[in-house]
Amino acid sequence: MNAILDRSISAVATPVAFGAAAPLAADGLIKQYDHENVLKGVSLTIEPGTVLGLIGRNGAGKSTLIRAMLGLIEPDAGHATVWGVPALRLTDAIKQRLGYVPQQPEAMAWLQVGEMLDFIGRFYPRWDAAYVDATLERWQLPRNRVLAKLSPGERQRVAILRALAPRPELLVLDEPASALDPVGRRELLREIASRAGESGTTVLFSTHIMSDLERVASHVAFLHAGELLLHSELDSLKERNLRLHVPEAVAVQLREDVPGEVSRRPHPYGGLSITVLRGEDAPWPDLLQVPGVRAEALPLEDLFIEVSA
Ligand SMILES: Nc1ncnc2c1ncn2[C@@H]1O[C@H](COP(=O)(O)OP(=O)(O)OP(=O)(O)O)[C@@H](O)[C@H]1O
Repeated sequence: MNAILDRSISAVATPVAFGAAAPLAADGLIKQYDHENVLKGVSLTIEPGTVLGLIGRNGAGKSTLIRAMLGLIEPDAGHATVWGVPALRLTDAIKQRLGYVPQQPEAMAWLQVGEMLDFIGRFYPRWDAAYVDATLERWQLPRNRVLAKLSPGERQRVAILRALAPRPELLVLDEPASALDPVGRRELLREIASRAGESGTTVLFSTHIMSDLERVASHVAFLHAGELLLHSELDSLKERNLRLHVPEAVAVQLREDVPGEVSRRPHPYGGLSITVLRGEDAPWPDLLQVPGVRAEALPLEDLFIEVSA
């Protein structure tokens, strides 16, 4: 849990029923910095029990979106809710069920690891002290080490532990693996998958690493220059896209867009390659049946490049 969220928790939790409201939802979020729209009207709903991987290039607006969805910054327009409650007015009961790992672990760097965790733990009735002890030992993080003296990867591990220890029902991680070594990354992904699988934790995590996303995400959202270009179940997205290689003789007759066409590029030796993303229940375009047209599955990374072209 992030210090900004921790600090404002004042009471011991009272169990509340959150009803059917989505754990996280954004509606038409716009955020400007220096007169530039960093978020251009983003709407996104994260259903309970899903693991959503938020992907996008540097500067796409991922951190801004996450922070706006958690009420850590105020949008210029639109609004965000956490279990139906306006993100800018979260109650203690909601904060206690929410774990957040910021991109830059911050605050309380003068404290020792153990001091900080014990302090934070007091705000969370479901704080799992045994899990904290076991994880610190497994990660060989001494309790008496001052946070400021940890390596970036070690600080990221402590931030992750701090977010996981309250056994949150909603876990939001902003590029949690950026400073972790491959072993640490794998361990984190396993932990995310097991939290989602065993406890039904809803997870939102941003990443640049496609293989991480494919390993644990049930859903994917692709943010590009402040716009949400795709939001889909991961398996469905993989099954719904194709790259069609169209020979020149066929290409010259193609005057209109193919249904679901995302991009069209000329082949260096004539003909076209057309990327198609069909709708959830839509059939493949007839073009697929035309003799000479060849189809290949597209790695997701390539699909994102085509969608943002
Ligand atoms: N507090 C701020 N003041 C001014 N500009 C900001 C601020 N926060 C973010 N920005 C700008 O908004 C844009 C989006 O930043 P953001 O950190 O949300 O992107 P990101 O997708 O998380 O990037 P990365 O993958 O590099 O972490 C960037 O151009 C950034 O410079």
